[in-house]
This record gives sequence, structure tokens and C-alpha cells, in this order.
Amino acid sequence: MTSTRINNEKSSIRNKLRKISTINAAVILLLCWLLLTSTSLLFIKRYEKRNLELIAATLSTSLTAATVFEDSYDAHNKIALLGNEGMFASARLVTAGNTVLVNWHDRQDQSSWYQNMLRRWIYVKPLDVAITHTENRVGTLTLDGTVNGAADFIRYSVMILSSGMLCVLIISFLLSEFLHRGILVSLRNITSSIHYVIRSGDFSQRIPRNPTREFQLFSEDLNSLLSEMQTLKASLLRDNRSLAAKALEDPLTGLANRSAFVARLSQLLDQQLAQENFVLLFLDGDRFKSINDSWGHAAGDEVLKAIGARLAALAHQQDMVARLGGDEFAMLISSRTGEDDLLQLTEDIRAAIAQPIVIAEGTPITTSVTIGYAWSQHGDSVASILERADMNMYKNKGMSKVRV
Ligand SMILES: Nc1nc2c(ncn2[C@@H]2O[C@H](COP(=O)(O)OP(=O)(O)OP(=O)(O)O)[C@@H](O)[C@H]2O)c(=O)[nH]1
Repeated sequence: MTSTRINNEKSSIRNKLRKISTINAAVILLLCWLLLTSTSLLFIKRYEKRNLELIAATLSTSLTAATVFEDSYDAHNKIALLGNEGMFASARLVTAGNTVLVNWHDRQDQSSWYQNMLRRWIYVKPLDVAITHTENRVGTLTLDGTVNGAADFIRYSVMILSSGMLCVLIISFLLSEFLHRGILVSLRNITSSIHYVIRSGDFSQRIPRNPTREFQLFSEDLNSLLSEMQTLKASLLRDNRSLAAKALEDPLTGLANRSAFVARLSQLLDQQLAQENFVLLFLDGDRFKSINDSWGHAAGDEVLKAIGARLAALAHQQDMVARLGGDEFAMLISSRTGEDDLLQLTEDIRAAIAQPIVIAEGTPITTSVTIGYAWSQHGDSVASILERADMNMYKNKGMSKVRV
């Protein structure tokens, strides 16, 4: 559900940026329109009022004679002549004796509520002008101004605003595509690098340089985090490898330990059908207790290390030498194929071990090992082959104790 929401085009940064720039442009356009329209309307108000006063002054002069002689026909003609030109919306001419000479209305003027409101705002009330003759008031002319000019202005400006809004939508859409491309590409580079790291676990990946300062700083922070993760991962891998190696190594001699030996033996037994037989040698130190008792445990350790090194020197690359514990060693030999070959090896081992081992304090110690071996057989298990070699070693123990 979360991913559906994130994938939704509406929640993309591209869309949000586009929305922000469109709203910005629309608000600025609306404010400009309001400012320009209200300023223009103030001018129109002054102009229309002044215009009506001039018309009233001119008309009142030309209506003097008709008012004095109460010539309604002539007065009507003069008023209608200007009224039909759209100079005013209605006119009323009343003599000083309260006789209504003319009550003219523009037939086309069917004012809506908003035009009436506009009229009230521009003119406040109908304009009364006195008609005088020899400094005597002979009548009164009352004019109602038109609002056609102001209404047309407002209508046109709203039309211009609407088409302006449409242009703003189109222009801001195109501009946001163009201007935000850099930001979107930068973000895409960063997220794709992070996705790659998450998917592959490869912390050597770095986020490329970015021309935008904030993104560059962000990328640098992420890169230093990645390099810390890389170092941490490398040290964890190293520790893991060394722990794994230590788990399979005998700490005293550095040879394989019992676990590693059993694992290798089991592997060889599994592969046995496809390969030549191999041999398992079981070696046990003779009278080792007496070495410890005579020269100390540390000297015993040195002897065990020397035995291990000598056995390892005699083994070939495909063979394995292990210390199973105490003074017990074992060898898995895949490099010798015949009994003679093997006997030669056991002789070499005995000869090598028989060489005196000079411990740290300079004392030479002579020791020996008893060897028992078993060739691998079809159907062998780890336990069965170990047991055969062990038994053979014990059979030899008595003899070797005397012989070696
Ligand atoms: N120095 C040293 N001695 C060890 C170590 N592990 C076991 N030993 C000693 O090795 C001796 C092994 O004795 P055994 O194998 O039982 O007997 P042995 O004296 O070798 O006699 P045989 O095997 O019958 O010839 C014991 O005295 C253990 O204490 C070790 O890591 N270092």
C-alpha cells in the first residue's frame, strides 16, 4: 500500500514542484490583476463623474430656452439626442413650478444588480443641475450616469485574467519541466545510487558529483557514510574469516583441528566413488606424559609443535595433517596410492620424529610416535575408518613402545 502511494504520480516531487510554481504564478497574476483593476476603476470613477458633470453643464445651458417656455418637445429632443449617444442612462427635467417637462430613460439600459451597484459606487446619487435664466432658477435637470464603460472594462479585464490564467498554467507547466529538470535528475542520481547499494550490498559505490550545492553536501555526507560502511563491512568480513579459520585450527600447532579433520574426512568419503582410495593415519605420542613430567608442560608444548611441523613437512599439498587433541595426530593421505608408498611414508615419519627436538632452553628431547592406519573402503563412515586406524594404532602401540 505504501509503495502504491509512493509510486502514485500525484505524490511525485515533479508534480509537487509543478503545483507550487503554478500556484505561485496564478497568485501573482491575480494580485496584479486586482491592483491594476482597482487602480483603473478609481480613475474610471473620477473620469465618469467628471464627464457626467460636463454633460450636465452643457445640457443645462442648451435647455434654458425650452425650460423657460416650457417647450417639452424641444427639451425632449435635446436630451434624447445626447442620451441616445449613451452619455447618460436617464434624465429628468423639472421646471421651477414643478412641471415635469422631460422624463427620458435609455430603453436599452436594463441595469443588472451589479451595474446598479457599480452606478451607486461611481456616482453615489443622481446628479442635479440647476437651469438658470437671468440668474433665476427656472428648472432642475437630474441625470443618472451610465456605467457601460466601467462594466465593459471589468468584463474585458476578467476575460483577460481568465486567458492569462490559462497561459500561466501552460507556461508554468513548461517552465517547471525545464527549471526543475536539474533538481529531479540530481535526486534521481542519488536515489538510484542508494537503490544500487541496497540491492547489491556493494558499499564501494559512490554518489556522483552534483552541481547543486545542497545536493553536493548531501551526496558527500552519504558518500562518507558509504565509505564507513565499506570499511566496517571489510573488517567484519576479515573478522569472520579469521574466526572461521580459528574455529578450524589447532591453536598450539597451527594444524587443522578435529572439526576440520572430520569435515575433510567426511568430504573425502563422499567423493570416494569418483576418486582413488585414500588412507587415514592415526599417530599417538609415546610416553608423552613423561616428557611433561621431566621437562615441564611448556617443553611438552614445544615437542607437540615440532611433531606437527615435521608431519606437515612430509605431507603433500592434497594431504591433510591435523592434531586431534593431546598427543594425538592424524593424517589424510590421498597422494600415495600403494602399500609400499605408504610404508615408505610411515618410515619417513618415524625417522623425522626420531630426530632430537631441541627445546628453548637448549635441551634435546627424543620422542617417537605410534602409527596405525586404515585404507578407505566402500561404505566407510567417519566413525568406521577412524575406529580401524585407531585399533591398528593400539595394536602397534605395544610393539612400537619396544621398537622405536
Ligand atoms: N604439554 C602438553 N601436554 C599435553 C597437552 N594435551 C595433553 N597433554 C598431555 O599429554 C599426555 C598424554 O598422555 P597419554 O597419551 O595418555 O599417555 P602417554 O604418556 O603418551 O603414554 P602412551 O600413549 O601410552 O605412550 C598427558 O599427560 C596429558 O596431560 C598439551 O596441549 N600440552
